[in-house]
Amino acid sequence: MSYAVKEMFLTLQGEGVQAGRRAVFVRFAGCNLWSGREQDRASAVCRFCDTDFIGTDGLGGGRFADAAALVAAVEDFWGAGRERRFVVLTGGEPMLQVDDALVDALHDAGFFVAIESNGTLPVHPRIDWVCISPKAGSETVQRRGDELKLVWPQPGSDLSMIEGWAFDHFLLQPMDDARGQANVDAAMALVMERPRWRLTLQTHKMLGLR
Ligand SMILES: C[S@@+](CC[C@H](N)C(=O)[O-])C[C@H]1O[C@@H](n2cnc3c(N)ncnc32)[C@H](O)[C@@H]1O
Ligand SMILES: Nc1nc2[nH]cc(C(=O)O)c2c(=O)[nH]1
Ligand code: SF4
Ligand SMILES: [Mg+2]
Repeated sequence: MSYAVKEMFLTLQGEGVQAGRRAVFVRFAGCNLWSGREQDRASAVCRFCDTDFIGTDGLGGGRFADAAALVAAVEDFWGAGRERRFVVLTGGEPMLQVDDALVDALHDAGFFVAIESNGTLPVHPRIDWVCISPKAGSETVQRRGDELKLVWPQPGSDLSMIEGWAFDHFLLQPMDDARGQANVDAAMALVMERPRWRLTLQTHKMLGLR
């Protein structure tokens, strides 16, 4: 299968339990919860997205003919050295494109493979680190994984139901929108009320990283 990738870059993982790790990000094009066009945002299932995932025109993006070609590009971004190779598959919605061939080829190249997914599609079973970020108004079918990262506030989220799912970590990420600090305050207040949850911040935005 070929893969449509919006952009690829070497950075630090900015979010969640793996924050601070050197990582190659692969941002797949396309999502099943929003077209990515501003004129469709108000009518989309997911309306707060902070990411441009349309097309393949970003830095390091393109159409990759097969898994070998995509993994070769990931290896180029990582550079020399095989220690602690870490790749994050994101998007858009990566599970629209991630398949056996890609996961196996990344493993063969020595990568620990993480994914950022909205959870509306089953995540590939051999991925090493599963981060699910449920969206109110969609059905989350992937109810187990390493971390659950809920963007907050998100009216319509059923916290008690989510707390019953099989994740090792439950994280609240303040929504990045015009409300700014009010969303951080709301997330902190919820953590104080429900200690199962912990706060995660988008540190790459503070640091000026991609
Ligand atoms: C752009 S999404 C791509 C992966 C996947 N489609 C998903 O939603 O999980 C990457 C992460 O950014 C989060 N995110 C998107 N927009 C955000 C915003 N405005 N503020 C905070 N987090 C946001 C998502 O919830 C997800 O955890
Ligand atoms: N540095 C950095 N960390 C991230 N963690 C999750 C991201 C994403 O967009 O999926 C992201 C991103 O876009 N950049
Ligand atoms: S599901 Fe993820 S990529 Fe899709 S619109 Fe929402 S935040 Fe953006
Ligand atoms: Mg991002």
